Amino acid sequence: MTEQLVDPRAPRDLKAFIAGLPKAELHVHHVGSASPRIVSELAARHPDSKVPTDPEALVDYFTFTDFAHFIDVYLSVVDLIRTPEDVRLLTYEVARDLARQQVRYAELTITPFSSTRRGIDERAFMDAIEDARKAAEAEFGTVLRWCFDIPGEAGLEAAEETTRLATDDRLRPEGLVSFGLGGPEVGVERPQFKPYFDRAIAAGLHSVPHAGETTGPQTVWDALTHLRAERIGHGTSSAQDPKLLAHLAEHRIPLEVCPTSNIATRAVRTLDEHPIKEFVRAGVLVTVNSDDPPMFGTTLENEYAVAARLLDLDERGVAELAKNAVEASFLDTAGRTRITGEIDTYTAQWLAR
Ligand SMILES: Nc1ncnc2c1ncn2[C@@H]1O[C@H](CCC(=O)c2cccc(C(=O)O)c2)[C@@H](O)[C@H]1O
Ligand SMILES: [Zn+2]
Repeated sequence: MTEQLVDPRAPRDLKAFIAGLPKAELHVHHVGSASPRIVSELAARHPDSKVPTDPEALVDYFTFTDFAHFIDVYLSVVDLIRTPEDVRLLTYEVARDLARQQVRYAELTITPFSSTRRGIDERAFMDAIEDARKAAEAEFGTVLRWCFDIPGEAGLEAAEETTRLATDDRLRPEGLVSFGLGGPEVGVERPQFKPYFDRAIAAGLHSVPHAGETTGPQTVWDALTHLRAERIGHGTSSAQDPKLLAHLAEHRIPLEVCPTSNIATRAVRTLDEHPIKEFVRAGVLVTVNSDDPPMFGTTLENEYAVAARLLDLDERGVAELAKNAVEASFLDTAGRTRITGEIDTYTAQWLAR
């Protein structure tokens, strides 16, 4: 007996279809996903912080003049995460928000260096995220995996520390699947991180650096050739280099596209100018993601609606985007088959209404 996945009361519009669609998210940041309620609760615990305690004031606080301003605000929220309990609460609540959007699987990018350097014990940090991951899977049915990323602007000290935390068998968490590189790209050349990515890949982790978000296509080429990237975070500037687009398409290297993020950080001027259409036209495997949803005033559901508008998709087209994310994920074959099957069943039931 096939389970009824579609809410018969749901209106017959694309927004309702997206709301109920089983999804996977591959590019979403741990601290960047802290909801206004969580951020204001943490800010209230730390009165010395410049982060507003009022969720309303937070909306203005999360309005950025440029990428550097975004990073400053991001780090002010990182400063609120001071105890293992803060880490556990944040992680569990992020999982709850994902589950509410029918996210069955998410690869959450965590920057452990930023927390351990602020005094959180590394063992306690790992226990906190693993506790939350197991609780989320048991209570929400949402499977979480971790990406540990290097905050590139913090340099090779951060690279060494992140690699140690990701590869030391006494520390690396069971849920860790990938290794990334985040933060500003300008002046943070990708090739210098090759030795660290080599160690992470040798330890069985998948390489997923940000690239081409605020710099040109060469950063994406560098991520592919020096860091052996299996997916690219954003890759927005790839649209400027037809050879790069052809390479990404030919080798089926997915892009983790985050449309609203690119507007909020001023990496792209307007949504109508976003290169997602060029990516699809070139045959690139496009996945849709929210990056830092509360900071960008968006949700994963909204990112699917934005992509559907820009790509002129119907339900079947949106379902394909969801299946792209499952295909591009590092979830095991059984898990990928399960979620893809759910997407197909849900879509068939929806269209049969
Ligand atoms: N769209 C994004 N594009 C890029 N990154 C993004 C995006 N969203 C979120 N991030 C995260 O922002 C952090 C940036 C942290 C950073 O730059 C930094 C610099 C100097 C010192 C320290 C420190 O901790 O001491 C940190 C990264 O951890 C990254 O995961
Ligand atoms: Zn990101």
